[in-house]
Amino acid sequence: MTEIDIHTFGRHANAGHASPFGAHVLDWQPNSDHPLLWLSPRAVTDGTAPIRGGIPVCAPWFAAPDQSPAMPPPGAPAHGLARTRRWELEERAPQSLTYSFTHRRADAGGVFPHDFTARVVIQGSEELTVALTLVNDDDHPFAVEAALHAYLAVGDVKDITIDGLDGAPYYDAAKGRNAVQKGALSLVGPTDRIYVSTSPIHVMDPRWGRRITVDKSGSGTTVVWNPWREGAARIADMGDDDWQRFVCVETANARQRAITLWPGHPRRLTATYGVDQMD
Ligand SMILES: O=P(O)(O)OC[C@H]1O[C@H](O)[C@H](O)[C@@H](O)[C@@H]1O
Repeated sequence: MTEIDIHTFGRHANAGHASPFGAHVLDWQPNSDHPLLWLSPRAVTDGTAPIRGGIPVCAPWFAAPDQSPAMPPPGAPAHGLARTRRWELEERAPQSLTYSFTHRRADAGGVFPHDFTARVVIQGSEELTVALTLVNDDDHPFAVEAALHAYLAVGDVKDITIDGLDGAPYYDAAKGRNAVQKGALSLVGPTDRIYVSTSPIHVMDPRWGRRITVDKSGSGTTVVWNPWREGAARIADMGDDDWQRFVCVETANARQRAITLWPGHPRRLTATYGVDQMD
């Protein structure tokens, strides 16, 4: 298999790479000793599987298809069809890349029975911004889910705390129950939570002495995921110890915050990632 195409974007000190395979940000360098994103050393980069790490784009459904309000057909792949699509490079500027694709139900063998266009704009300067726009090209409204599934690089996931979710209700998929966040979030085991929240979050990383801020718009849920040791052992494209090196903070419209996409009313989901040193 041939390797996927890769494009650079951003200024010298804050450069990054992205691929039209999935409109996927692979890496981006903030003003910090460490990269913003974790990319698996075992990531498959020949276009035969989703890329593990960076920022996968999940659309038009999220996670397992059988639980999605977007109602993809049984047997559809997890996290939608966007992350394994070859997108068009629509525009290339020194600091930004724009990718898009159109989905037509007639061409897609029934995998998602509605027509839409997806566009991703990636911009790197002092911060990294990723914006996903979904456009209904059909003649009827339909439900979609979406997520910018960022793998944020951390010194050690066991040491971090996540601020900004205090008081947010969440569905705990690892434990199969609903709960409400109290205070800052520390991860102590397999974590897979869909928070109903529109707030920015901060990942406090004492080991690397830095704070990552994820600000967002057009997003009603924030997903926090880490498979921990036991989950990582079942993931082929992740090394045994790699789970300690990232936390996924996903800017999403998932499950109860799925959106209805109306003809003539594009919806945009934006995440901005910034890094500063901790006091
Ligand atoms: O392994 P993947 O298909 O990339 O999914 C990785 C993870 O993504 C999200 O965070 C979901 O909430 C998890 O349930 C899922 O395990």
